[in-house]
Amino acid sequence: MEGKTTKCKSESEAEIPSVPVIEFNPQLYRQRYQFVKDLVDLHEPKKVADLGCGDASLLRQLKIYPCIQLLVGVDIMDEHDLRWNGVKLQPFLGQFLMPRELDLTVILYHGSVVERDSRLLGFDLITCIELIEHLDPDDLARFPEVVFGYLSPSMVVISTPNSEFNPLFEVVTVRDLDHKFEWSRKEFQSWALHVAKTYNYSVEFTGVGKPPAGAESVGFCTQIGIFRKNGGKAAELCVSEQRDQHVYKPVVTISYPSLQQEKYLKTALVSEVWQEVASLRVEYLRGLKEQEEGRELGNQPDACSEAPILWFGPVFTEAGKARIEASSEPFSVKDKFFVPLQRLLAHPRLNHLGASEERMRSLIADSVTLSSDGSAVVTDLHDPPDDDPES
Ligand SMILES: C[S@@+](CC[C@H](N)C(=O)[O-])C[C@H]1O[C@@H](n2cnc3c(N)ncnc32)[C@H](O)[C@@H]1O
Ligand SMILES: [Mg+2]
Repeated sequence: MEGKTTKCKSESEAEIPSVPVIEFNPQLYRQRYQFVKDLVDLHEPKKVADLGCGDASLLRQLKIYPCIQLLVGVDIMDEHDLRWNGVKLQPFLGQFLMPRELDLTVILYHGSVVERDSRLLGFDLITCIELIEHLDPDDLARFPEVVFGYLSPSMVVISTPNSEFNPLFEVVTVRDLDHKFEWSRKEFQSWALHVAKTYNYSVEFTGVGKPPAGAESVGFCTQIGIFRKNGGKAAELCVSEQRDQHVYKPVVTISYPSLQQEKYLKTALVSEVWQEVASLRVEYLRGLKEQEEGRELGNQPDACSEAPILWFGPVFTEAGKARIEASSEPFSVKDKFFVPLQRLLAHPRLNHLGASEERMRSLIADSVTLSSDGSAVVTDLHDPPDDDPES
């Protein structure tokens, strides 16, 4: 994490002395993103907005967090470029095959962070990474009232360059030509403390990009303020007119596949059911074979054995049938293999999908064969059907 001074090779090393450059490992922008990700890990926010989201790199890293259900980016850049950045936010193929547990909507808005838009009310976390130094004095003056006063999220993270670090860079006076200012720690902290006091937040200062050994007094290369709303909760929509203040233009809206959506839950359930039935069938046939071999050798199976093999075929009666159906272990009747839904639901991967027996039955009913009372999946004991992935 620490900045390192290294010698930069010049084109003709013999004539021009090499110059020291600061290198960060990981790179500074990665450290800033990591800082936000650590906060997300810790606080598990549901609604997160990144103001001045740029190329959406941070959003792309945040979209994998299971706790986040609404992820919003806002930027004033060229609208076409912003729309294009949305491509990086599309779900991967794997996210359709193994959907998230909770819904996630990702939205990119085109607009300025100093405009009020009610769709950003009630957020748990708002990040402003390397944004404020790009605001001109008028916009900087409006920014706290919009973000802290109006949007009033539970937490705000603001990062900005620490100008005290700049002398460690070769030639740098400002780090980016678009920067309207770069603040010392004292300047940032007095601005932040004033904002926090005005809007009833507390603020804690830290940073990323440690200075190299010997230069510790300049502080972090990127300074960061973490603002927490006193009283905790994000602003509720209490004034009805606030709801309709839609100023930003949505340019990208993506809904992620999740197990909260019936079609994905159904696909996941059916696929897990097929896999589990297939593996139980193999296990069952192996058990039968061992029992048969034991009989041939005159050995009876050990009554105390824990093997969950039920072999009711030859001794099948009505009472036996009732007992079998009450059992949660797989069983066979003639050449049919039955796996009770209860048994399937006991499997960790199916259990994890969180469906009740009733829901599972209705979701899988048109993809598998169920027993007449609907309590078990039925398949051929010896010859799985063609659409069985095992066949
Ligand atoms: C240095 S970039 C930071 C991008 C991103 N946060 C990151 O850390 O990678 C600053 C971004 O703020 C955006 N920006 C500047 N003024 C803005 C405003 N008034 N409203 C929204 N976005 C703004 C710029 O378009 C740019 O994408
Ligand atoms: Mg900047």
